[in-house]
Amino acid sequence: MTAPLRVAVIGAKGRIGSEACRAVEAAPDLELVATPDRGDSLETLVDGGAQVAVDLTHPDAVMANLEFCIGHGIHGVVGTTGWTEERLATLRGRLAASPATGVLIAPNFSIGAVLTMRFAQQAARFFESVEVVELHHNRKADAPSGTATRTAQLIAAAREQAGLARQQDPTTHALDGARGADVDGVPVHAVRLRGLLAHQEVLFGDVGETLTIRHDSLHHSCFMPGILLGVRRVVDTPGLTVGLEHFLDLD
Ligand SMILES: NC(=O)C1=CN([C@@H]2O[C@H](COP(=O)(O)OP(=O)(O)OC[C@H]3O[C@@H](n4cnc5c(N)ncnc54)[C@H](OP(=O)(O)O)[C@@H]3O)[C@@H](O)[C@H]2O)C=CC1
Ligand SMILES: O=C(O)C1=N[C@H](C(=O)O)C[C@H](O)C1
Repeated sequence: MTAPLRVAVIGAKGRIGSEACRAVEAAPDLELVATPDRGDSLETLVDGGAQVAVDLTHPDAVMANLEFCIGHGIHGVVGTTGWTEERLATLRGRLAASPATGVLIAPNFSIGAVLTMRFAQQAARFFESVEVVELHHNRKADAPSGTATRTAQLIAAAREQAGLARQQDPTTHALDGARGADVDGVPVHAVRLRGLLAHQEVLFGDVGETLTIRHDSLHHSCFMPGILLGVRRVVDTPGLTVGLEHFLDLD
């Protein structure tokens, strides 16, 4: 019988981290060996012989956590947000020095959100106008969400690939922020509301019609199958992978 894969969850006391600990513990092929949270030493990963670390912490913490993991040859499955091109380049540089190590960064682990991004990419070239609205609980650290940023980037890339010009915005009078954040030419609006969890609408418009793609995460459990898939696959996927879709057969 194959030995269980030894997994650590960093940010284990958090909203998603605590759920991820339960999911790892419930999986017969995985063993939860370390559960550090803020202030705890990451040496517990080494002591526990962790092979994979799931990071569900904070944009301010994730780079140092990954630096530690990659330095110790521990694969990473990252749900934490805050990724920029600069950060990704730094990470690629770190991974180049540890070529057997894999890191998956998944802006969203839920299948519905992954499909939303895919459908938005497909629709992008058929509509003149597009805007993204993301809605989250009021404890969320960052805005816009990692998912909304990634969605807008994918839409912009699909439009560019189809030879479409950036959409025009004739607004000349607006309060700061009224038109949202500009992500590669796509306006992204962020709502923070007690009672919500994680939701997103992608709105497309053209002559006489609109198309809305909406996804709702109703419970943290929706992220768990994606996290576990990432844990099982990352050990055989050296280098940097961005997006859970690379571990799913969507075509
Ligand atoms: N990709 C995806 O599908 C998903 C991604 N996320 C992302 O995951 C991240 C966490 O979200 P959420 O669980 O809601 O946030 P929480 O604030 O509930 O949890 C984060 C946890 O990490 C702890 N923490 C902070 N810094 C460190 C550190 N250096 N080392 C270890 N632990 C640390 C926090 O401690 P303290 O409270 O003391 O700060 C807290 O317990 C966010 O970036 C969020 O956007 C969330 C859901 C799904
Ligand atoms: O903080 C959250 O809750 C979530 N964060 C991720 C993001 O920023 O996209 C994923 C999901 O939206 C939940």
